[in-house]
Amino acid sequence: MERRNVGILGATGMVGQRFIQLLHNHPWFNITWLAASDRSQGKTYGEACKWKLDTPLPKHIAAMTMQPNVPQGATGELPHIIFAALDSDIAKELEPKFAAAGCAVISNSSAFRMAADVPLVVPEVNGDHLDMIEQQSWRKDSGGYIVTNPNCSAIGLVLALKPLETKFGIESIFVSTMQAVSGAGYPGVPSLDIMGNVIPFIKNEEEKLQEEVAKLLGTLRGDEVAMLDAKVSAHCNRVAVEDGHTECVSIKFKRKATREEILAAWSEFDPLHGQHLPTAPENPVQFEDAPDRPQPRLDRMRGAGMAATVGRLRECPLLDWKFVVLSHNTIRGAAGAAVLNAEVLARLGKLKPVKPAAVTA
Ligand SMILES: NC(=O)C1=CN([C@@H]2O[C@H](COP(=O)(O)OP(=O)(O)OC[C@H]3O[C@@H](n4cnc5c(N)ncnc54)[C@H](OP(=O)(O)O)[C@@H]3O)[C@@H](O)[C@H]2O)C=CC1
Ligand SMILES: N[C@@H](CC(=O)OP(=O)(O)O)C(=O)O
Repeated sequence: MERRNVGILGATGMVGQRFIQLLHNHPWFNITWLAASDRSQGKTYGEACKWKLDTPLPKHIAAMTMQPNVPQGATGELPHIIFAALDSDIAKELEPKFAAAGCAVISNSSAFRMAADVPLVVPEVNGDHLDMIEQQSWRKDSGGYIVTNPNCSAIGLVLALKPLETKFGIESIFVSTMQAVSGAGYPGVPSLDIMGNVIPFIKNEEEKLQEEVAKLLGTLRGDEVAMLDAKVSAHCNRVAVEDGHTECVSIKFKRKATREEILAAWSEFDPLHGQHLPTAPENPVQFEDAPDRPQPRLDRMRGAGMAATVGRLRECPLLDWKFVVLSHNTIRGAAGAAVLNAEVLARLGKLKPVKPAAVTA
């Protein structure tokens, strides 16, 4: 695969840092452009960012100069591919400017997830929805477009649900989340609010989880996504965990399912097999049989942080079956999800490679 230059918008935040961690040694992508707020512009990345990850900040990245957060005025050439990790209000303003300038904007933000012509994609679940970029006016005018990945809790949930929806059909879903503090960005939730505590409210989270699941498990018919016709009810809670969102799920199927059939549906689920995408995990849904798993500390790094772990499958006296799913919120739930979307777009020929002369080793 030819290499491609990429930029990161919102590079200093929790998700931006994960982008750097996942991309700096990526076999297909070179980081050539970084931007965040006006406060960061002109500083080196090392000065602008409070690096919070447990791998060292790469030296050549620390030395890069933070660019203006607009497509014009950059000191180097603006890359064609922009990974965006901005708050939704800011994304609403900035992402269209980059798409209009001809960039492929691979976004984490909720700003455009539910827009009728914007794909909301988890490649293992609904990669075919990427075709929707062809409807976007930016694509027609400049070649640019916006592709989004879902909310971090929605991603783990739909990975577990997709093989079950395919085999048994889903009638209703009840989900209660326990979401890590890194999900609130940095500095995020004050320590005195969260230490030894549970906060049973995350603004707009339940609404996002409910509507995004319906779009992700929906069917692309012509230009439109027909939403999944199932009832979804979500409770979202913030807990004192650093990374990894845990979700307790109860589910009612349209057709009867046995425990063995559910386990087989999860273990056989590997829709990206054979595509050789660097960030795709070998088994995106991994069942853990121990009665007290999955747990964030023990299971969030499965598949290099890209696999969802399911466990505690048992019959539900209210609906049909219940289980627990866990996924890494800033890797599978954010930066890793976006990188995987970009890898699929590269395979589809929807990302421009750099000219050979511009390739750096
Ligand atoms: N954390 C998570 O688990 C997940 C987060 N997301 C989404 O990803 C996005 C980023 O989240 P997260 O990294 O946690 O947030 P952070 O608060 O940690 O980071 C925000 C980033 O946005 C930049 N920024 C702030 N204001 C502006 C501005 N006016 N113009 C340009 N850049 C600006 C900040 O730069 P500066 O340092 O200069 O202030 C920083 O780089 C959000 O939409 C979030 O909902 C999605 C999935 C999971
Ligand atoms: N709100 C999530 C983070 C997230 O993914 O949000 P959004 O849907 O805005 O990307 C959390 O706090 O854990």
